[in-house]
Amino acid sequence: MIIVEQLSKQFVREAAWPRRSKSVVQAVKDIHFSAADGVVTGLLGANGAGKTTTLRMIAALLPADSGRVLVDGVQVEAGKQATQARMGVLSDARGLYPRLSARENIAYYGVLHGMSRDEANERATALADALDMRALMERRCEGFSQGEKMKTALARALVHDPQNIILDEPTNGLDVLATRALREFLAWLKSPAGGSKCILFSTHIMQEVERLCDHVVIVAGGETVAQGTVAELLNQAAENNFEDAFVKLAFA
Ligand SMILES: Nc1ncnc2c1ncn2[C@@H]1O[C@H](COP(=O)(O)OP(=O)(O)OP(=O)(O)O)[C@@H](O)[C@H]1O
Repeated sequence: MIIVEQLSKQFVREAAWPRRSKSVVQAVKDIHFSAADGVVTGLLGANGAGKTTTLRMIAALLPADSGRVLVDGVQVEAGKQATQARMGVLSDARGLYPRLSARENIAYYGVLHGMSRDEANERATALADALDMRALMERRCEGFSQGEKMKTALARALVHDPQNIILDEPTNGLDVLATRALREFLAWLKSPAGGSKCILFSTHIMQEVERLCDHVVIVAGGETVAQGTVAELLNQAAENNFEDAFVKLAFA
């Protein structure tokens, strides 16, 4: 379970000209929500709303200016290992090693998480079956298609069987079939058979949210502006169409 309380983050850049001037971007102002186990929670927001910055703070990759994140009751501290074992993170930059095979990319992360080589290899094979990527496993990642990269990066994020799964725009660049397969896999992961995982993902695609999310957090201008099920948000906005509801709730 992930609990996010009043998160904020500002980026300050020194500009070269005019001298010593600073530009400040308040990327996140006040984000708050809970993402429960056995539930898919979606962070929905327009470009620049603060989704990636929020996910990076949750994943302990970036320090917050204020607020806090609890993962299974343990407070996240940027760069510290304590909560990382409990999280699997698929970032927007998939970040695979191009010269390593898919199997090596996946198993290497397992070893970094303290698994033995055999254990990590076995788990990589099991994930390859679940994600239908057996044929890719011994190929170098160099030249992989978007969908192949995503599957490999997802398997790598899940190698240590984390309870909490954080995905930044996971369907970016995927075709209809790959998106559907990912949706089915995430639905399995949140089910008791898949381990009742806590799944948190960011997106700006309405259909994805309607099809996949049990709980939706609408983010605009770095703030949580509304949250609930799709039905609750439609009700709140007094709209029948989710896109209209989103626009009303995010920009009214
Ligand atoms: N390292 C950084 N330095 C300066 N500004 C940043 C940095 N990272 C993010 N920002 C700014 O913070 C704001 C929020 O960015 P963020 O990437 O979190 O948005 P997002 O909701 O993920 O957007 P998108 O859907 O376009 O990926 C944007 O205005 C962005 O330009």
